[in-house]
Amino acid sequence: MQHDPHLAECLYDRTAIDALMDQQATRLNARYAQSRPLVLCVMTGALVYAGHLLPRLNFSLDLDYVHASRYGDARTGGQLEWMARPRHAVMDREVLLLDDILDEGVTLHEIAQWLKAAGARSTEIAVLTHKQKSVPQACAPDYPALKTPDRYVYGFGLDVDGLWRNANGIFVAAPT
Ligand SMILES: O=P(O)(O)OC[C@H]1O[C@H](OP(=O)(O)OP(=O)(O)O)[C@H](O)[C@@H]1O
Ligand SMILES: Nc1nc2[nH]cnc2c(=O)[nH]1
Repeated sequence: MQHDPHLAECLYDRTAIDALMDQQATRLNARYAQSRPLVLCVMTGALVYAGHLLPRLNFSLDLDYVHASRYGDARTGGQLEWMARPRHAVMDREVLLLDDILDEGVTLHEIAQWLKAAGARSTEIAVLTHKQKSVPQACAPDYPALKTPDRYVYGFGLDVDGLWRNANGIFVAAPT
């Protein structure tokens, strides 16, 4: 798919994203002021979001990542495939998961289940955007920044057909 920032339907430009991420960071700074959570970036989509969120956080933290995917370059999800587990031990840790989008919630639910089984003391979820669905989702974010309608979106780390993670805003993908 081609991306033209002047023609694509933009849901959030950078000004809007920055303002909503500031609010999200305020909530996270209050929550984690007294702890040192293990922050896990869910690769690949969360890369841009995490890169912009982390400098807004003013508490002590350990940073690591997990790599798991169930969409690949497609627009519908399948089985979650794990490519990398965290290198840090999670036993007895407070874990904060960072991801770009919570859609059906399967990805974050399965990662949270794995963390629980691995002994994490708590797991909370912060996402750049939470997709609004008419059907139940497998889990809910504790800290959403944006809300998006039930349409395939891209930009700011989210891909469309494997491309345009670098688009500077959140856009609606044109139908295939
Ligand atoms: O709530 P769900 O329906 O499970 O979808 C959300 C997941 O989908 C995307 O990952 P994807 O599998 O596309 O991998 P990516 O991070 O490499 O883009 C996104 O980064 C979330 O992790
Ligand atoms: N890029 C992208 N990835 C997703 N994963 C789940 N939903 C979406 C979406 O709308 N866009």
